[in-house]
Amino acid sequence: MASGVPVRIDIADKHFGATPLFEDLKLEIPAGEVLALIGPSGVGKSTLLRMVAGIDTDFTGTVEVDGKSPEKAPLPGFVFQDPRLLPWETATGNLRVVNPELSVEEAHKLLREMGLEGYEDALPGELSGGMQRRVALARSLAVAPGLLILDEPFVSIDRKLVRELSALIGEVIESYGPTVILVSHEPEDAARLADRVILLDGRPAQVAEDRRIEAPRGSRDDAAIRAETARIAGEETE
Ligand SMILES: Nc1ncnc2c1ncn2[C@@H]1O[C@H](COP(=O)(O)OP(=O)(O)OP(=O)(O)O)[C@@H](O)[C@H]1O
Repeated sequence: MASGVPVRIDIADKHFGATPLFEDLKLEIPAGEVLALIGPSGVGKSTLLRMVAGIDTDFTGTVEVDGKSPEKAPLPGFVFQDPRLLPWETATGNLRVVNPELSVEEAHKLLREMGLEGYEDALPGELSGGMQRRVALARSLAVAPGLLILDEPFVSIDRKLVRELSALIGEVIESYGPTVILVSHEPEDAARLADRVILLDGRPAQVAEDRRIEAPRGSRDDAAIRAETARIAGEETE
């Protein structure tokens, strides 16, 4: 697995029709940082993720992932709001679709790390919702990403499963060390996982807040997470 790569965002102009989404937006994300991107609905968080992933190239300015434009950089790992697995491929097959060079053994190892031993040959329809999300997480790691993009990976699942998946993502971050951009509407996710929180606000969107979370990622106790959750929730509603 590649270790984290730096990301540099310098967007001169991004708009949809007459709506200016970003003008002169600059962000630097150092290698290995876990950045939580927060902000009101519609501010442009998902659009920014798509621009960083090279899916949306319709803008002026530059985005660099490890010094290259996103289209030329190695594929990032991307976890979407829903698992988006191919229903006709097994769990193993879904991993190998995004990286055909991944061996069956390597795919099985990733699935095992996500707690899916024994389900390697299961089709998505035979797996629970939580298991499908774990396959999607394994799939994001199948490209050995230097950059992992998480776009509301915990949306519309119950809180217990959120805890479980969030802990799993925390372990993935610790053991693989990718640079991470996380978008989540749950302040607690950022409070648990992130090193830094950026609040986007306004139209065009500006960086309204940019700060580090003081307690180091690995050593936050429940009280620190609760305090940080409250702080982030306050920033989001200001
Ligand atoms: N393909 C598109 N064509 C036109 N407008 C779009 C397109 N994609 C997004 N938009 C608009 O751009 C704005 C930003 O959308 P985006 O999904 O990036 O916001 P967001 O911050 O991720 O919102 P949410 O938190 O609700 O997911 C919204 O007003 C949305 O309607």
